[in-house]
Amino acid sequence: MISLARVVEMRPSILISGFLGAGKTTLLRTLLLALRESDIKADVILNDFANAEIDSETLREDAASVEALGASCACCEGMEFLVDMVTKTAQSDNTILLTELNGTADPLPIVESFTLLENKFKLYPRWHVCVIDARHFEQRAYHNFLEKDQLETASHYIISHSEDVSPERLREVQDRLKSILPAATLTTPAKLAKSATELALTKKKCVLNEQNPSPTKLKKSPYHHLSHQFTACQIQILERVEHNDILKWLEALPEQVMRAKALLDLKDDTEKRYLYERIGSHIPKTPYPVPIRGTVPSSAILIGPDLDPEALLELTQSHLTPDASLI
Ligand SMILES: Nc1nc2c(ncn2[C@@H]2O[C@H](COP(=O)(O)OP(=O)(O)OP(=O)(O)O)[C@@H](O)[C@H]2O)c(=O)[nH]1
Repeated sequence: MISLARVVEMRPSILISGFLGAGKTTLLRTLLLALRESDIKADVILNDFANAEIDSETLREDAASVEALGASCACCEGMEFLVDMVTKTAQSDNTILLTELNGTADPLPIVESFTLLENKFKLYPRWHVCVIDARHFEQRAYHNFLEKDQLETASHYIISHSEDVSPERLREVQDRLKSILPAATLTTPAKLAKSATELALTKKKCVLNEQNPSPTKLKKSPYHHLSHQFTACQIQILERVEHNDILKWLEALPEQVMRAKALLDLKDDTEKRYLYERIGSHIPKTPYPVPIRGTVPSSAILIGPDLDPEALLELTQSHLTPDASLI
C-alpha cells in the first residue's frame, strides 16, 4: 500500500518519570508556573496510583487541563485510558502536554507507544525527563532495577535532593548517571522550565506518514514485573483532624509504606486543605497548602509492597479519627 506523507503542526510533550517521592510533582509544579508566566497553556496527565486525584487537586490552578489516570500501571491496564486521554488532549488548543508517571512505572512501553501513535497524538519533540533522588539512587535493593528502567529512555535527567548529600556522593551519582545515560542532558528544574517555555513558543512542523502502526508490539523490560509489586491503599478521612496527630500518624506507619500522601482538612484552619507526605521515612513538617474546591474528598493514599489495608485503617482510626474508612 502506498502511504501518503503530510506536514502537520506538532506540540511538544514532556514525560516525567522517577521513583516514588523523587520529586516529579515538584518538577511539574515548577514547569507549570514558568509556563503560566509566559501565558502558555499546558495539558497535564497524571498517572499516580489511585491518588492521581489528590495530586491533580494540587495542580489545577496552574494547568489548562488536568486528567487523572488512576491505574497503577499506565503501560498495562492503564494504556487504553492513556491513549484515550492523549488523543483527547490532541484536540485541544493548549500548547504543551506534560505527563507525570507514577513512581513505579516503567516508561519504555509508554515512550514506545507515543512514538508508534505519533500520527494520532501529534506530539513533537517528545522529551522524557527522569528525576533521580541523589539520596537513594542505586540504594533501593532489588528496586534498583526498576529505578534503572525509569532512566533508560530519558532524554533529560534531574538530580533532586542534591543539597541533602555530601559532595562525594553527588559526584558518585553524577558519574554513574553519565555512564548510564551518555546521550541524555543533565538539567535542573529552572533550566528545564526555560527550555520547555522556549519549546512551547516554537511551533514545530513535522512530516508524518499516514500509516498508523498498531501499538500492540510494545516492549517491556525484564524487570517490568517489579512495577506491579506495589499496592496502593486508599483511606477516606472526612473529619477535620489536628496537625500534630497527622505527623504522629505518619511516623507510626509501618516501614513497608514507601510513600504516603494525605489531602486533609485541619481542625484549626478552614481556609485551605493541606497535603501531608511521607517519603520513605522522611516526613516534611510543613504541609503543602491546597485551595478548597470540594471536588476530591479528604483522603490518604499509602503505597508500598504487600500492604495490609485493614491494619493501616486501624492505625489511621486510632491516630486520626474512628470514622476513617477504606475506599
Ligand atoms: N529538599 C528537597 N526536597 C524536594 C526536592 N524535590 C522534591 N522535594 C520534596 O520531596 C517531597 C516529594 O516530592 P514530590 O514532587 O511529591 O515527589 P513525587 O516524585 O511526585 O512523588 P510520587 O508521585 O509519590 O512518586 C515533597 O515534599 C517535595 O517538596 C529537592 O530537590 N530537594
